[in-house]
Amino acid sequence: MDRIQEPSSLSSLSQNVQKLSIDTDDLPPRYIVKGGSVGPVESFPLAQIPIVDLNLLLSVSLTCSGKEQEDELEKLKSALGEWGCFQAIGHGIPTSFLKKVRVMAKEFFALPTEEKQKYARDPADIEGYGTDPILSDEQVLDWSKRLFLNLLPLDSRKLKLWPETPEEFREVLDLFFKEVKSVIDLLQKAMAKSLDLEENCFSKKYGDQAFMATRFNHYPPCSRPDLVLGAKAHSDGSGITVLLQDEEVEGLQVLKDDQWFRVPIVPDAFVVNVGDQMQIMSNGIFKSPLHRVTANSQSERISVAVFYLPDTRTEIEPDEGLISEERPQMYRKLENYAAINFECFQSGKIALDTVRL
Ligand SMILES: O=C(O)CCC(=O)C(=O)O
Ligand SMILES: [Fe+2]
Repeated sequence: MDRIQEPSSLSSLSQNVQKLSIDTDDLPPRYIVKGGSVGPVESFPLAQIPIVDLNLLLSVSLTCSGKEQEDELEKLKSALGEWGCFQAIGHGIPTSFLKKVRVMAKEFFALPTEEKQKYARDPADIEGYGTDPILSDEQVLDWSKRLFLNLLPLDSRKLKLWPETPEEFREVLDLFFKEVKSVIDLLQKAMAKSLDLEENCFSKKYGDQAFMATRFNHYPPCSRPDLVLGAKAHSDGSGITVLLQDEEVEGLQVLKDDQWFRVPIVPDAFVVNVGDQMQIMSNGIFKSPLHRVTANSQSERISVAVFYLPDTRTEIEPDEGLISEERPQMYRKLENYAAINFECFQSGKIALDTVRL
């Protein structure tokens, strides 16, 4: 990912923030959300996000008829157009392995701070353990710590930031990466098929050096969950995001029709969401949803997000098969959306709006 130019005075601030205890009763003002209370978490309705069975998406077999496949592709298409996300089941990754990933993440975040600091994010970089980069004095901080690691291209991996404790971390992460990559490959094809496009039309747009990264999120309990957010409202700048939610503690919310909805926990499902770059490539048919994470007064929460992005040197644009008189081209051709997104974040603009025609 791109280097981040964090002003030097702010880099010391981010170091200080890493040292703050963020589970005390006196809430540091930097974490309090603007515009008042988030509201009681239970007051938000549950999202009826479609559950899509990946087994049914591509292969017609003895157990899956052509009609079932068509219906599942239609469900995928409408989920991505209406919600911008869905719950993916039937991915074939064993429950025991997903448990291992979650336990390993929990064990890492439970390590003493000095141990975790061995993998600390360099102030000028996004990778590593700590807070998100702090870019201005006005930035409201998220009630979370995260470990961000590059996965692809292979030579972008900084192994010195890959934890050595728990002992199996590196090996399990590498296996998890391979599993999630296969899920993403399948999803790219299914998304294209659901729009009557050639199966590889999206995957081709990612170029030879597609970028993949993971973000382990840890949200400690907070005594005032009504005043903070675990992750403030954002859309992902990725092409596609695959998220392994905590298996017990809810927190993710998604915005639809100006209303926040709680994303339910579906055992073993991945929450898959469209990122901004897929919204562009699909000419706005698939929506990159705004989402956020609320805090919890009782329990910590863990999630593991995997982001898949086009090569920064590859130009992306809406697929020509999705441009018509009724649906004119909505976004311009561009490259390195990550850089555009980052600049917009700094100046308070919405990146997708700046590339709209
Ligand atoms: O923790 C979650 O459920 C969502 C995390 C997220 O949105 C992200 O890492 O981009
Ligand atoms: Fe996100």
